Amino acid sequence: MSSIPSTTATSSRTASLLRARIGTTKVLPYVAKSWERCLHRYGIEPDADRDTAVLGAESLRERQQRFGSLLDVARAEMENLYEQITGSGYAVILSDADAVVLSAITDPNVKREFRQAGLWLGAIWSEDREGTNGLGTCIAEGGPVMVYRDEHFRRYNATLACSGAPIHDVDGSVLAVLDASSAHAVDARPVQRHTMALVSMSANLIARCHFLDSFNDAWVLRFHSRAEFVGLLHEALLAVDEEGIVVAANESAMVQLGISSRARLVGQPVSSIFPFEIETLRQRASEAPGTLWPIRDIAYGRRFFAVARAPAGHVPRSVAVAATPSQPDAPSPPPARRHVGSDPRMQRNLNCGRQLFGRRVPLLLQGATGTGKEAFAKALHRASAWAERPFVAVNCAAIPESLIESELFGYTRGAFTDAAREGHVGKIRQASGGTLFLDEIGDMPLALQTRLLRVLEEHEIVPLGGSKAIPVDLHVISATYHDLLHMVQDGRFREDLYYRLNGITLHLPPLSERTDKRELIDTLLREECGDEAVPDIDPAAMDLLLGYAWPGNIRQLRNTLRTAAALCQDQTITADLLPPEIVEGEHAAQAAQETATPLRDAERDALIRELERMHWNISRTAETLGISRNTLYRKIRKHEIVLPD
Ligand SMILES: Nc1ncnc2c1ncn2[C@@H]1O[C@H](COP(=O)(O)OP(=O)(O)OP(=O)(O)O)[C@@H](O)[C@H]1O
Repeated sequence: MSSIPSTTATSSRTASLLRARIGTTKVLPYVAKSWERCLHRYGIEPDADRDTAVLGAESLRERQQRFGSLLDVARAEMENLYEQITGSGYAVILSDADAVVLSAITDPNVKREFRQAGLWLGAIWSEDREGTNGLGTCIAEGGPVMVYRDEHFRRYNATLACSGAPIHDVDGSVLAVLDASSAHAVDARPVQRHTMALVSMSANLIARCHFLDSFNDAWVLRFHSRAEFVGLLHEALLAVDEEGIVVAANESAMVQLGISSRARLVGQPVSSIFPFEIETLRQRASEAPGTLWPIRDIAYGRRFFAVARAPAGHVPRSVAVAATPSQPDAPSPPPARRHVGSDPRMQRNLNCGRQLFGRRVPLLLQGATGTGKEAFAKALHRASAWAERPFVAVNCAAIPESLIESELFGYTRGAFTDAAREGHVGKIRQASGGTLFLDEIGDMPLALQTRLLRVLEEHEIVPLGGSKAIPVDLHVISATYHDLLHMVQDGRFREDLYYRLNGITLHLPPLSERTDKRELIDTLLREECGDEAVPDIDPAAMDLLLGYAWPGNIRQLRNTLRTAAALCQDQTITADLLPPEIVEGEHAAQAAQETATPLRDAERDALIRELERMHWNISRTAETLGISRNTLYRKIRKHEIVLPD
């Protein structure tokens, strides 16, 4: 990258002012240090005009390629971060260790401002060129930095507010920087601090994925002093080779063990840190890969909880015993990609979800009704190493509160008066070894949240009426349309359970924002027609389908295509076979807004009428209305309709 000029001093008036401010209590120490570097080491001029250097397309591509699949992981996490700070005029930026911008997501409303501020793919934001800034100074300091407005050395950057956090490589060096910047900073510092915390968390998550991926072929000990943190963001990681020597340690491992130098861990036998040999690690990874194991370090005897991960390709003994023998002629499972569509956001979700879920990180899927949360969870299950084991879905909104406990946890013979004679295993035990999909987790009653948390922490379950704990091995995906964090803040959802379930949140886009609508229409129509001939869709009808807002998302699209295919006579779906709200489009939606109250009443009446007609059977009513059971339950709650006992 650029060589640092050996100039010593800059002489402008602004430079003198900055010099005078260095050392005053108003300037943060890392900002002062950076100004010193700018003034004395790089000799750059604060008042100079912008002259941002930008790499050519070929050099940029080379740098992006060096990141390989890590760029996909980072991109998915950037989307996630962007969702959390969206609406505040931010850009989320990823640079490499030379401060070259490799990837960026920018608020479309302020794209122009960011371009004027020099945010281009390939732009070089190193400190020796651009002065104090979120990317370059983060690299120079090797730690997170917040650079707010006139803390930027160059005057032309003084409208920016940047929060940059390093993504550490496996040897502790800075591999990349993740940054959230606002072009015209109006947010006060405390808001910036919140943004900084989010950026640091995301950077940590990317580094953790990178570590686990880099040591795919090693034994990995994952531990933390708090059992609930194992498998999550701040867990400590030690990669150990076949001889039992530690080959890498992440930042958290050093923090947890209270060691400031990596050299005291890397190259040492694991038996000098914990009182066991590599053979124990092998045994734990083979026989109980998901079970937490209490360990103590040799130096101070502090207690930690650990799980061991075997190298890729190693078949855990428990799975080897349980798996059904493979059938030589069985077709290989279809790639997960086909089940989620080709929309780039969904593909990024899939890449990130597969990597993390494959490493037992619990996932939280956030998306509106019908966006395909369950379908996506199934695709991840199919792509996992435990695809042969059960996928068990539990809809927390659809089961009456009084039944959730027994449905989930099961019960023993005679646990209560009308308990089935042979008892009931419960969904959690059914899912053991496979995937447990907790749909509408936000609707789980608080008391049961506590029980669920205990199961997830202790990896065992006591059925209703039972006294013996039964071990379970769970991989959990939860889904919600609620803002769970908001529910945590309101005290309606347990914070510890939220963090337990949310190794990472993946946002499923609404159908209207997906770029693969045509492909989805084609897939759904084929699925709906089964063995029968698939009709064509005429151009006018296709335009309507592509242009409609789809509030019920993919489920509504499926229902629409099913009806149209059933009605069509001459193998062509035409506009007159589509429902009026799709044909009338915007006008209908507008009219709906204007008559919100009468419409709401009409919806309530129609719901009650349909429920009565179906004798209050929720599944059948949902089916005739063409909506999911969840949506029906939500509507019932919205309209305060009381269900008969
Ligand atoms: N990629 C896809 N290709 C084809 N069909 C899909 C795809 N994703 C979802 N679907 C279909 O869309 C419908 C709704 O999907 P799903 O039940 O997974 O949504 P959801 O978000 O879990 O809904 P809810 O929140 O209401 O439970 C289903 O019929 C499913 O088969």
